[in-house]
Amino acid sequence: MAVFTQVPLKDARTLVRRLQLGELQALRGIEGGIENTNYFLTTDQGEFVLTLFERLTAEQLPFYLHLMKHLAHAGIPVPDPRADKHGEILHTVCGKPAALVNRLSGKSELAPQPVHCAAVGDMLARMHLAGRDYERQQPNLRGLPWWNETVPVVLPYLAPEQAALLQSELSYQNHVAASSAYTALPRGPVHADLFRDNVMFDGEALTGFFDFYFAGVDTWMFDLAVCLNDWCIDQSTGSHDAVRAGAMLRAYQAVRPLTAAERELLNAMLRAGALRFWISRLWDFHLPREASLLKPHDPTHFERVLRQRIAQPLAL
Ligand SMILES: Nc1ncnc2c1ncn2[C@@H]1O[C@H](COP(=O)(O)OP(=O)(O)O)[C@@H](O)[C@H]1O
Ligand SMILES: N[C@@H](CCOP(=O)(O)O)C(=O)O
Repeated sequence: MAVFTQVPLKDARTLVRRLQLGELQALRGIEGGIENTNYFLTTDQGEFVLTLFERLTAEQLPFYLHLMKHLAHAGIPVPDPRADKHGEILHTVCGKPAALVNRLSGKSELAPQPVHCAAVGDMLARMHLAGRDYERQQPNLRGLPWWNETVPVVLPYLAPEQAALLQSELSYQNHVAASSAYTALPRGPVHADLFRDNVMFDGEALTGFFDFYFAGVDTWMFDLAVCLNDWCIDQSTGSHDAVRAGAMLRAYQAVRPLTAAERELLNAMLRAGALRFWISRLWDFHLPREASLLKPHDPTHFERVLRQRIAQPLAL
């Protein structure tokens, strides 16, 4: 369970009253998640999720929370942050920045079939289009500048051949980012962490995207690549699953066809997506934070995915 901060009942009760959500009935720490403290919170008006932000600052958070509100109002199924009577959606609980959102129905589909991948591709494209008129700007804070800063921090923990791969891939990604094809990629607000555990399904019906706290302005192709790298691979080997990937790509393109530059850089972005999560998992694994019970994700998984993407490039 990722509960970094224990929230006393009285603090939760105060927030619920301030947001005029009735009377607090239950508060339960949530298992899963590695970034923030999350609780399911029940009142006589419904079920909510209380998040205390452990790393993100009050300056960074309005981008995510207003993006969720913007997308929810555009009809994309995402949690809608609750405001107080002044319209404020960023709150403070136990001295930490906090948000309260509606609890999505459904559950994560951890063994997705093509139909689930198609649903994610379809909604991802709709979300990208719905984000076009979102006016706030914040870069993807886990983008290339962060990779360049963090790779030297994790290198000392790696075996020589891992260190060599990490450095050469970083250098390749710096090269890609300087290319004219990369400059031509369409961009906007992206989720940037839309893994299987950040989407809810009721059977085959997608009921929501959540956990927008790695979102930022980046290329749409990077977002799609992050999804392909998680939803459309064999989890044990990291190898590409052509049927699931085909379903996701077709559904995405039925809403928003890819541009020539996006098709050209598909594999480079798949490598970028694998590199991003290899670096963050190495960082979390070797430089962990205090938490009451925390299961770090396995960094070697994304090392395998990256090796697969280099050895067997995907072309459209
Ligand atoms: N709006 C929501 N509706 C339903 N469940 C949620 C919602 N937000 C979070 N959860 C639950 O909490 C878990 C952890 O949340 P997550 O946002 O992934 O945490 P973290 O930001 O720490 O990675 C999720 O796997 C999910 O079960
Ligand atoms: N999806 C990332 C880690 C972020 O955790 P999440 O629970 O917020 O998705 C990974 O798998 O490394």
